[in-house]
Amino acid sequence: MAQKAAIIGGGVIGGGWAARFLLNGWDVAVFDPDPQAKRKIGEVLDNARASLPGLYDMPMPDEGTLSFHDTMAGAVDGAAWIQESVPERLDIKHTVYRELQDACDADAVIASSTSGFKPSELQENATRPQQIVVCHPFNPVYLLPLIEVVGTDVNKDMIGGVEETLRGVGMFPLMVKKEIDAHIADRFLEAVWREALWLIKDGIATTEEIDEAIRMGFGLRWAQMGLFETYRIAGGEAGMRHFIEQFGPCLSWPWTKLMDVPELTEELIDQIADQSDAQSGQYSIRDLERHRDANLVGMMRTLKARDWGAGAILNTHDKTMNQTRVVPETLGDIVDLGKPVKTVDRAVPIDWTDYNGHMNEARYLQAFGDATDRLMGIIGCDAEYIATGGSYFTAETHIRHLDEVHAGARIHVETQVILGAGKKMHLFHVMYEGTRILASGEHMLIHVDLETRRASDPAPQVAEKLKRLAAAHAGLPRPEGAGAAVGVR
Ligand SMILES: NC(=O)C1=CN([C@@H]2O[C@H](COP(=O)(O)OP(=O)(O)OC[C@H]3O[C@@H](n4cnc5c(N)ncnc54)[C@H](O)[C@@H]3O)[C@@H](O)[C@H]2O)C=CC1
Ligand SMILES: C[N+](C)(C)CC(=O)CC(=O)[O-]
Repeated sequence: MAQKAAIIGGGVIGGGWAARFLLNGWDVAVFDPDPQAKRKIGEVLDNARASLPGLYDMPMPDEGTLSFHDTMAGAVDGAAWIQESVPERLDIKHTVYRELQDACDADAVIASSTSGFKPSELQENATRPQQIVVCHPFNPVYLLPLIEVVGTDVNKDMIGGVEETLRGVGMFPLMVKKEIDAHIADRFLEAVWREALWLIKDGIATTEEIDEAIRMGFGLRWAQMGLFETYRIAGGEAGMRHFIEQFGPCLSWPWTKLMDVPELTEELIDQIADQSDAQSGQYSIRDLERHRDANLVGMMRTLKARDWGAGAILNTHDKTMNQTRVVPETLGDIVDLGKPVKTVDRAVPIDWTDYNGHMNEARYLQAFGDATDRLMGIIGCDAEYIATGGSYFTAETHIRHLDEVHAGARIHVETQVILGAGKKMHLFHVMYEGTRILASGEHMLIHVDLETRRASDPAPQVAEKLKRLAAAHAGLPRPEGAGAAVGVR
């Protein structure tokens, strides 16, 4: 049975949490007095469904059930995890904890999204302070893995379980050892924010110029190496020590405003809001969210391919989503050899879509290429075999694009072996969304000797498996479209 998360406060952050849990297979129950909450969460979910599943190369679990409740008690009933994301005011949070602790399971985790309050402040006067822990996320919660976890002495025992749950929904829990106002990341962001406000107030830069300064340069560096690894490189061969010796002294020069806080006068607020409207007013917030999500998915998938930073977290989460559940790894995993083999089961990543708003033609080949790789693995032509000097090369491909498919959709490929004898392997892939046929891919592959780069017979153990599969598929009807060529009907 799916686990249940209660979302108390379904605004910007609560909506993101709802999507994170729901798309990772949890049932989600929302309580928010805002009459618009259902619509707003629905829109966040649409964005999440189009972006999150495509971060992974495995299908995500089936979505849990989403429900909305008129009372907090209704939402927290049976919930193992309660995520509080109400406005950043201590009095509101205390009132909410009192009400929900009267109704919730005494073992449930009450996690607060607070950006700034310390857990000891949240726990003051609580019925069971040990239930309350800070789990500070980053927007968009459904895509960004970072989550700052801060507890106190009274709930040391529960922290391990909190970490495990968060990893289970694909997050990267940063376990903050000492409670401080605004935890780690927001301390840092506040410093950057303060400097930006000064640059605007002093008429040095506009909101747009500040954003360009970040996104054309150091923002790109930060996304993949952070601050210290980046500056270690900037120290040259002498590394961090040299970097500090060279640039440390400038901290006491007038390069920063340090702790001075600009007064947030009406004039400054107007200036910032007007500049921001001039910079980005042509987009709605939902448009901006979609651009942000597509950019993040693209960047994170690049990091994933390099198993680096946030990408490594995605790879770890991929491994926990059991691929053998849906796609066989060996011939022995196939239940019925006489049927086409499922060789791909995944979601369409948002960066696989194009200006026509659907999956780009090149990605059909990518998915069919993945299907061929899987079939090669099934017949024993895996990394270990390839390292011994044999492999298959694709000699000819014919793809038919039969229907369109969109970001986030779950697709699968079924593969029929039309011929598997000697040096030749003739495959016919069909791509589906559910039962809807999207495309077919027909491929002729030749076994090669990787040293001579010439056609060669496969090793007996590969030849034998391929022959078995081909014989089992010989009883299947010839697939519709097999042997077709591009032509005028
Ligand atoms: N917006 C951001 O960038 C981030 C915010 N946070 C934290 O998340 C929390 C929520 O912030 P946002 O989502 O930005 O605020 P928001 O204003 O978008 O959402 C707050 C939601 O709480 C609801 N609410 C108000 N009183 C409530 C109550 N008594 N019970 C249930 N729901 C109630 C409101 O109707 C609203 O939908 C804050 O603690 C904030 O510090 C954390 C990370 C990032
Ligand atoms: C502005 N903020 C302090 C609420 C931001 C955060 O807490 C985290 C984020 O998403 O940047």
